[in-house]
Amino acid sequence: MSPILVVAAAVVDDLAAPRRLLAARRTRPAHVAGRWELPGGKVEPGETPQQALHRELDEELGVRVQLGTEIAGPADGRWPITPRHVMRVWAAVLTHGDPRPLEGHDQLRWLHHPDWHTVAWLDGDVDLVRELTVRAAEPGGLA
Ligand SMILES: Nc1nc2c([nH]c(=O)n2[C@H]2C[C@H](O)[C@@H](COP(=O)(O)OP(=O)(O)OP(=O)(O)O)O2)c(=O)[nH]1
Repeated sequence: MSPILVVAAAVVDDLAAPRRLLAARRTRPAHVAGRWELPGGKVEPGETPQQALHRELDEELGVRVQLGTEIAGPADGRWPITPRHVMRVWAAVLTHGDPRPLEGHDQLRWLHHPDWHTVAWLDGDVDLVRELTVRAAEPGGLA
């Protein structure tokens, strides 16, 4: 069976010189409640991954964003996050709205670079957050 595609955003304060990263704490299902993730979700039939990401950020946080670079993962550009899901990730900055935990999350937190690992990320996000932290410090950041 082919893996389910999930999309997520590394929302930062500034694509070219990121200092803050937005983390969201999940409320469900029970085995991952309380763990932190990048906001996003599954791509629905008929959507492009980018359309799905804009929809999820609107539903979950009530915001609109501009997408920056894709953070390519080790498996054909994707991040294997669970045995059943792979994830594509884009950097993003807010263009409209203040993020609020409207759906699926009970808390949001801005993490300060380089301490982006200081919350209990989902297991599948640990390598990704390490990569984001390194990339954010390079010239050009996540633009
Ligand atoms: N959004 C998101 N999901 C992640 C991350 N890391 C990670 O392992 N996952 C997993 C958790 C879930 O098993 C799956 C995404 O499912 P989801 O429940 O967020 O998707 P959705 O919003 O479309 O949910 P639903 O409507 O089907 O309930 O990917 C991450 O950083 N962000």
